[in-house]
Amino acid sequence: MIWVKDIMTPISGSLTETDTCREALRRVMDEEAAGWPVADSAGEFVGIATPRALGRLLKEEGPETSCLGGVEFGPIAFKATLPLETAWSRTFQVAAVSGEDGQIVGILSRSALAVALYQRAEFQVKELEAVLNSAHNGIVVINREGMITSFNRAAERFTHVPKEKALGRHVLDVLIPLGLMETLQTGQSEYSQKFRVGRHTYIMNRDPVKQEGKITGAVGVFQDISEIESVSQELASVKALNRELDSVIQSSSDGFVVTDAAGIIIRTNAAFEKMSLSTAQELLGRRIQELGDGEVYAHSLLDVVLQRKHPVSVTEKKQDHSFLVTGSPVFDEEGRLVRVVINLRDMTMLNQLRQELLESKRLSEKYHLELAELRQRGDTGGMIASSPEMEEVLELIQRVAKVDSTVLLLGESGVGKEGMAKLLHSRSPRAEGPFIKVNCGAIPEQLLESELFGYESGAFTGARREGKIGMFELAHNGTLLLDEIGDLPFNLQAKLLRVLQEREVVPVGGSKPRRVNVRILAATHKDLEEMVRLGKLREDLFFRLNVVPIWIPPLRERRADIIPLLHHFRERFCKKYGLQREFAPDAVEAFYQYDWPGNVRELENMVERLIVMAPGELITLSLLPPVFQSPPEEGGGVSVRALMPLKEAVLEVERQLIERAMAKYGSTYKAAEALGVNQSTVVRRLAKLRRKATNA
Ligand SMILES: Nc1ncnc2c1ncn2[C@@H]1O[C@H](COP(=O)(O)OP(=O)(O)OP(=O)(O)O)[C@@H](O)[C@H]1O
Repeated sequence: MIWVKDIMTPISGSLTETDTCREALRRVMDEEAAGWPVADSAGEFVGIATPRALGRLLKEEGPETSCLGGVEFGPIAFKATLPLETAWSRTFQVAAVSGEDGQIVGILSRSALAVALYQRAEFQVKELEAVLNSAHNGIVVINREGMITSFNRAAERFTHVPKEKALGRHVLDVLIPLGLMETLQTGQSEYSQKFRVGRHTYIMNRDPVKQEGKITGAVGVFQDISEIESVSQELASVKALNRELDSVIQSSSDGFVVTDAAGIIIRTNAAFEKMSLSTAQELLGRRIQELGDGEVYAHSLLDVVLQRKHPVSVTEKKQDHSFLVTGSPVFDEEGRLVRVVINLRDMTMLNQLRQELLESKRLSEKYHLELAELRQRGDTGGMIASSPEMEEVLELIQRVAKVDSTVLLLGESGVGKEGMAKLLHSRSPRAEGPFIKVNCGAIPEQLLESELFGYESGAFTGARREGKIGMFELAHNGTLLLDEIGDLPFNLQAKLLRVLQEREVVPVGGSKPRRVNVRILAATHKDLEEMVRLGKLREDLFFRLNVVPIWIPPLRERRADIIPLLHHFRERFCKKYGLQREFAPDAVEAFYQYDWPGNVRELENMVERLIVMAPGELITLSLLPPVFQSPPEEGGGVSVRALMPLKEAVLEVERQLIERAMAKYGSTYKAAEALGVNQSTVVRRLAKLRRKATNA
């Protein structure tokens, strides 16, 4: 703050009426004062002798006249501690200044006050400018008309517009709209407004400038936050990366521990916590070397890593688990070791799998040889028959193949009826002739008649002009398989019977019978006798078809075929897809246990699916559908479904057990171990079973 006393001209002693005009002028001139105080005889201040009035007195009255004639009476007297602004608000040209005791101590002219005020304002402007320029934020001030009145250095830097080009110009001509004109209109302050210019992001505060309640301008303060934005984006992506890394570490089945250079645990994962039987809270912050034996693996590994400064692996056994433990050092940019990452892999499972794979390969090899032998034993046309039941069926097929009688193949869907029909044809004297199959259930009734018997030209609308040969004629000198014969419509049954009896067909729309030399095979999964009883199948047709019935048992009743079929399909699909796959013993066992409602077709499809979908070489039980994984029923899985002589039942159970053990282990030693008998017993019983099967 500047006071009047700081800019007044100090005065020592007042003039009195005895002082001459000359004396008064000398004092004024000497002190370069704007006047001199004059006191009366009692010493009271009465006025100021000014140079102008003294000059006039000198000219008119001469130098020796009393100075009283050059005095302006009753002037203002300011206190020495009066602020300049207050003094300026009073009307005066020259004023006296009084000290604390009321004595006149100085003279102040209005012009000296003006100069002092101007200098101070100039100083304040400079000070303000310095402040504005030292700010990191860009500051733009506009007046009521929108002309820029202030533009600091940061504003120059952000906008690339020099101050000289900005000042005095309209804000809209200099800057992209920053909303300052709106602030002028609304008079509202707005804070933290974000806006983008090119690749930069700015944040801005806007305030109106008000004087006596009126908006006289607006000020905008803005800052380039692009760097902060990109840093915060980087921070967000680092956070996301950290989360990702954490979930990778946490979801790993390998154990992970990270320590600092002193061995203090700073990170673990769930797998490690499980292995060390400790929680994260118990582990974090502890020195790994101090953990007890039961808690952690390979404490000593850390010292070796710290010493050698390169990755080290050791294997360690803990109870019945074996671990591969690897410690890897992590260095900072200066090459200082800052972390040690320890990875623990439980090798127990891996070793077990490796063992299983070797075992599976051995079994596969064995089955491969057995299959080759089976195939060599007499060409079965790719039909696997390892069980005594199927060997019996095969033998029957081979026998009836030689004669021309009608054969009725019976059995559930997917047991291999069509396969056996083809085999029968290929073993028959008609092998060179055609093998034709008609699915009586799949063709609509209206079409079936013409499909079977053909039609003459113009037999019905839509018929081909030249007519059509039926399946019977197509199969001439060969074999015709009537599949799903139980689905043959009733009104076609008489016509079929006629063909079977007369060996002649009469095409639809024709009248002349044509002779055909065809061997008829029929197949069905239905109970034809029941159909006859219900009147759905002609009895005479049934007898015609049922000359040689061959029953193919469902797979669950001839389990000895399951494993050879499994390997047969495994070989076929591995070859087809160019893959190397083995079934683990537990998967083979599950195949054996399963009841196969869909029979061989279901098994074939299952093997194909597993071969194609298995991620590795070994197909383990876990890859099989859940229904295969249910544990065997209580009571060892032996169940009785019908009454039979006890001796026979015991022999049957013995046969099944030996077959199952052999299928699973492939060696009489292991089978004997599993069954709790001597190996020689298994060999003896097996030989007996095989003898029985060949004699049957
Ligand atoms: N003993 C077997 N050896 C090898 N493959 C077989 C055997 N039995 C059946 N298959 C195969 O199983 C699948 C089903 O067999 P097939 O079509 O002969 O059964 P199906 O009894 O005629 O069935 P559907 O009654 O549904 O017509 C075929 O791919 C067949 O090759």
